[in-house]
Amino acid sequence: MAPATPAAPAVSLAGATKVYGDVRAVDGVDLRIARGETVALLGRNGAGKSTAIALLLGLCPPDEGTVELFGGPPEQAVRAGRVGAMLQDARAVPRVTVGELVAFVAGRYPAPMTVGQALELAGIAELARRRVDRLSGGQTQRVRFAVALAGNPALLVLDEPTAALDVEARRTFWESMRTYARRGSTVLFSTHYLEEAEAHADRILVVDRGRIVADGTGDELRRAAGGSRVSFDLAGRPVGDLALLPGVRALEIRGDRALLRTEDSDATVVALAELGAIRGLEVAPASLDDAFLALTTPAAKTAPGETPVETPVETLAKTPAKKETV
Ligand SMILES: Nc1ncnc2c1ncn2[C@@H]1O[C@H](COP(=O)(O)OP(=O)(O)OP(=O)(O)O)[C@@H](O)[C@H]1O
Repeated sequence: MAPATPAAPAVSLAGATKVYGDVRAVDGVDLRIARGETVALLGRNGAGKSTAIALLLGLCPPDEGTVELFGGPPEQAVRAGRVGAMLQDARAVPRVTVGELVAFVAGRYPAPMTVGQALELAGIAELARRRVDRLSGGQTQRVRFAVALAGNPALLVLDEPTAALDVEARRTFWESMRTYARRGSTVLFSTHYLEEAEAHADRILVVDRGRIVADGTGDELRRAAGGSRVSFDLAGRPVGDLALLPGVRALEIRGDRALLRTEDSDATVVALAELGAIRGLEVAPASLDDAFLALTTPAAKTAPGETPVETPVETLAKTPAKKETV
């Protein structure tokens, strides 16, 4: 008997590149997302998240490289009804009701959900008879989620899905998304919110200037970006050599307090003790914010008061976050 061929990944990009004039919006991205994974694309404004999503939905062709969904061209997967998407710039269709819109979209898929199921899952059952052009921003966002779900797709792609939602609507949205993901679907969502990426994705891809600069869980990103923060009172001590202490990746001075981002807090603390610089010493785990800033702040744009010790992005590229022990 021939060995079973492993199923192609849900998403596969190899050297995918999209260039707009001087901007490499997506720059040689290699990426595989297995079926059933929930993955967050995290990045600042203009990092390339929406362009990467457009490439993988087949909305624009890559200038270089390849993009595949379920082992074939994106257009094929989209035509076969395997993909549902919620994009940023979708406009409301005038005059139709929410129920009509979701029924229309569902009708174009081979094995859709019922309209009731899609509305229920998106938390908007009560909006079925409302006109889509007369809804609030948050309601419209949830209608778009229902539209993305309507075809019962194997891959759900959500571009900043919680952008217009208040705290309560956000919570409901993520519950719905998790319920859907638990059915075995693959979910890819983009976000600016670190805490959302960590709370709701199995894996976070940090995107910066068109590249994936980190790939792992929140803990893995924290470790990869420099595991701890060590701070102490300078008490008039000169700053000069602190950035060169063992383990230190970045130094920030706030008033009379020095904050060191370090990948080896033990070695840093021992070195500080040898210098007698231990007044008010505190050691804390790096936050995901620290990691994100370390991963995405180019050296030329370092925050005021912060001295980069090396380019964290390069360090990460050499050390795949996924292989680290957490
Ligand atoms: N159609 C286009 N024409 C020219 N430049 C573009 C186009 N689309 C995107 N860009 C540029 O490509 C880069 C990546 O943009 P993209 O919209 O993919 O980023 P993003 O991470 O989704 O940002 P945001 O979080 O603000 O939505 C930006 O510099 C943007 O200005």
